[in-house]
Amino acid sequence: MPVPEDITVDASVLDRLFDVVTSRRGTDPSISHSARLLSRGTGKIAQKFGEEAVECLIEAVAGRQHELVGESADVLYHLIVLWVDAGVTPAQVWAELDRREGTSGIAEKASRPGSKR
Ligand SMILES: N=c1c2ncn([C@@H]3O[C@H](COP(=O)(O)OP(=O)(O)OP(=O)(O)O)[C@@H](O)[C@H]3O)c2ncn1[C@@H]1O[C@H](COP(=O)(O)O)[C@@H](O)[C@H]1O
Repeated sequence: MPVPEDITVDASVLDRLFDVVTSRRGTDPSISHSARLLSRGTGKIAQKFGEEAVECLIEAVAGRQHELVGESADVLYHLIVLWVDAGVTPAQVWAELDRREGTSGIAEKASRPGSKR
């Protein structure tokens, strides 16, 4: 499912989503899904994230690209709820990705103590 050419979107939507979910903390669970999920605790939030991740990989394995896009959005939303619950900010994750940028996963694994390469 290609992004329509007249729509400009980028990953800043994740920062905005994080702010919205953070603002939902402690609000009325009957009008906010995020508030409802956050009120149910870490175990339920983690379970929902796991379920969404499984649904995502099912679509990937089945080769259903359109459904994979939707499930990927679900995974990212539920990951953000997980971060809000855990007190992790997107900036921390972006910084970790930035730190890793340019380091091959193969080279990083080989550099671990005890690696047999
Ligand atoms: N991106 C999402 C998003 N993705 C998925 N969902 C909701 O996640 C829910 C998943 O449904 P499920 O039946 O799997 O889960 P469940 O209702 O917890 O059911 P159980 O597993 O507990 O039985 C649905 O209600 C979806 O609408 C989302 N809800 C909200 N957002 C974003 O979060 C913002 C704030 O939403 P509220 O907190 O609801 O105001 C919204 O403006 C959106 O930008």
